[in-house]
Amino acid sequence: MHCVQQVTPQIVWVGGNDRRLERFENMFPLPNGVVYNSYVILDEKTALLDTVDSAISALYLENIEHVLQGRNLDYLVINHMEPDHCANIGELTRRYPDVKIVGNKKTFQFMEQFYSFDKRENYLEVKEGDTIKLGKHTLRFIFAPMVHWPEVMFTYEESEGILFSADAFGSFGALSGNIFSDQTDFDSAYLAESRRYYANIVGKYGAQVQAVLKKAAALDLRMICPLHGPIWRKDLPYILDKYEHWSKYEPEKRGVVLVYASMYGNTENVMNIIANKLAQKGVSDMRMYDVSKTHPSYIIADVWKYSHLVIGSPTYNMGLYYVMESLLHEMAGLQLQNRKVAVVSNHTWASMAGKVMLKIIEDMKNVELIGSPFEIKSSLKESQEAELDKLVEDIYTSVME
Ligand SMILES: Cc1cc2nc3c(=O)[nH]c(=O)nc-3n(C[C@H](O)[C@H](O)[C@H](O)COP(=O)(O)O)c2cc1C
Repeated sequence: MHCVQQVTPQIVWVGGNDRRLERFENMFPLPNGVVYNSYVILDEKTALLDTVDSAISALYLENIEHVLQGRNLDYLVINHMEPDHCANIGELTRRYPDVKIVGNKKTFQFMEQFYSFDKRENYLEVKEGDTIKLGKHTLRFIFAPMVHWPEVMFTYEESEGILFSADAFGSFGALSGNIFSDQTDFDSAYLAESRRYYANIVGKYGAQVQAVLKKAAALDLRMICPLHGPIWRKDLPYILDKYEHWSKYEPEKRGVVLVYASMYGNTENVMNIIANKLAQKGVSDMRMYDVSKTHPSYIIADVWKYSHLVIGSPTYNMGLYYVMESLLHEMAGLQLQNRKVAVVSNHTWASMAGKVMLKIIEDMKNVELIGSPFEIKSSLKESQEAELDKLVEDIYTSVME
């Protein structure tokens, strides 16, 4: 049976949850599932904003049929051509053969690359700022290239001030009936997953997010309807402020994330001692991760949140321990910036880990090394405590600045 909710008197949420999917993009764990949002506008004309993943097609098509109550579908707006939002375009064009598919030049290029249905006569190509009047509601198209993919656009509904924001303002995590963020305890239920989603999925495109945030600032914005996660109809400045920080690579909080690789526990021991010494000095809310244990997306989310990072790793096959190397390359690939980093390394016969870590962070924009890199040979000795204390003092001073 259908499962829908009213967003406003003439707009209905027709999306659905997937709690079975293990990993988003087959990469990022989904302990709480994911939601695919889609919205129907019922006016003199009807419009559907985006579709959903094939995993929930059956329910989705039932939802649309129920909401339209026998009416025709006039417009299908494609804000984002990623398959988790596009699996039903072909079926919808079969059910509503006259539907106008609204997209930009790239949307249609990608549509033809991904799918083989040929519906060119249904295309309605829009340009930045174009509008479509549905009756009381008017859709305006705002291009948001590379706010995930190059064809991405936002649709702004003028009469109710609603921004349909594609993957921006999205979150991992299914919805538990409460489709609005103000109906949830957002900070405990979704904030961490929103940050993890942002940092890992959109993180690389901070400049592009900044550009579209500037366009959004000129709008009378009363609601944000993303393709994943809860809808924002209250406290918009709260999530806009988070996006401001995340997209400028500005930490939300002064604090320390400690990340280590360790096979026999000796590098881990140094990291624990550093954390203990920092705690004794008064540094609170530290986070520590073993790269081999925690999925990188969680570590990256916390690195996005906090200002300081301590990385520690042994040398491995005349290079950096592979899992640490992969994590650091991922951070660099996501364009992490504006952080302070301390480096701890370990080797038994020929040192390389420290050099590789330094090289990777040296290439990151505005990432500053704290103190001197600290190196142990196999295990930490009492004779190195003064040197370690100096590094701890440097980290502490930097955090407290
Ligand atoms: C497969 C393998 C390759 C290693 N390669 C190197 C190396 O190239 N150079 C080196 O000095 N130590 C190398 N080591 C040794 C570790 O870096 C060293 O023992 C380190 O102290 C381990 O730190 P941990 O106690 O935190 O695991 C290697 C160890 C393993 C298991």
